[in-house]
Amino acid sequence: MNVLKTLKVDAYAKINLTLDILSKRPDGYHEVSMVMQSIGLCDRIKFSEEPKGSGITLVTNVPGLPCGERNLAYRAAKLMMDTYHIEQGIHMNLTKRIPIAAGLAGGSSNAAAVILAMNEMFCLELSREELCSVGEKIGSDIPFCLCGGTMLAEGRGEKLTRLPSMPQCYVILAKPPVKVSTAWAYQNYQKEQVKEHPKTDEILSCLAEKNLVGIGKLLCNVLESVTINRYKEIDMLKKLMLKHGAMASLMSGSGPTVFGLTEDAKTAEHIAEQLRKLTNARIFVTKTVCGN
Ligand SMILES: C[C@@](CO)(OP(=O)(O)O)[C@H](O)COP(=O)(O)OP(=O)(O)OC[C@H]1O[C@@H](n2ccc(N)nc2=O)[C@H](O)[C@@H]1O
Ligand SMILES: Nc1ncnc2c1ncn2[C@@H]1O[C@H](COP(=O)(O)OP(=O)(O)O)[C@@H](O)[C@H]1O
Repeated sequence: MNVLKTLKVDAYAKINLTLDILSKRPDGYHEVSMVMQSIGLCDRIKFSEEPKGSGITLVTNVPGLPCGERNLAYRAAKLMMDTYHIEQGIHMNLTKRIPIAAGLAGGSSNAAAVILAMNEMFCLELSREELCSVGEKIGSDIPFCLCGGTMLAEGRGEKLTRLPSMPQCYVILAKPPVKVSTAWAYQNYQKEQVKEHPKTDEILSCLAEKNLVGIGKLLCNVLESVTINRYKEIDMLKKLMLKHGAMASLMSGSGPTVFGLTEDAKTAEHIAEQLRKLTNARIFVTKTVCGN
């Protein structure tokens, strides 16, 4: 008798320590150079194998989040099934905690978790490169989410170089009540509006030296020039993070989430408490995590 398998996977969010845009590509994407870092805030997906021919089903705890082809987790499952001729069905129960359209790669991390889980569940034994080549067909951030940890991401985000792990620290997240579309942020990017570009070589040296203070000083994201211009509360959140004790603060990805870094739990909790009192942003306290 064949026993149908079940599996539980955590899908981690990311922050961008740096984000630089180098040029616009002929395919419409932008050539980027970003230092990315996984954090402990995660969604959870429970998978159950279903009998042959029963297809894909997905339920989530978020009313209004699409559960069909428009969901990145569903799309990843479909692409895995089609590419590797999987006949069994799969049911996914997605519990979201990562805020949506927040610059934290929540959807991408869900898709990556599905790809990894299906590789294991259906004993596909695919290499990391094969998994990444499936992932990058769905989204530029998915290869990073498949690996996690501290990475330099280039190309449109899919070309990865593993970096020395960032020294573990606390990460306070503040997500104001607005949603930002990644496509909108890239479309509205104008290089003339950028005051400062990341010093990527310098942050790589600080990572090698495990110099957290140095890393903090070099946080830089050119998409702030687009998103902060539209949502002024992002700048206010950055200032509040610093005022209440963060060693550094930045907007993650296309935003609107702002993160702050601290070395100790007490300061992180103090900042979170102040931000909950003073703003209407959703606040989380988490830590940096290593990759697979
Ligand atoms: C900005 C970043 C930074 O980590 O993250 P988020 O803010 O989305 O979390 C990423 O570059 C987002 O990656 P991802 O969310 O996977 O983007 P995709 O689905 O591939 O692309 C969404 C849209 O963004 C634009 N895009 C994306 C990546 C890129 N290098 N250049 C682009 O111009 C394209 O218009 C594309 O249609
Ligand atoms: N599993 C998923 N989780 C979150 N968002 C998803 C998912 N599937 C599709 N989406 C859609 O993807 C878009 C981007 O969401 P998300 O990945 O959370 O943000 P970001 O690209 O800013 O990191 C949203 O419009 C959302 O509706």
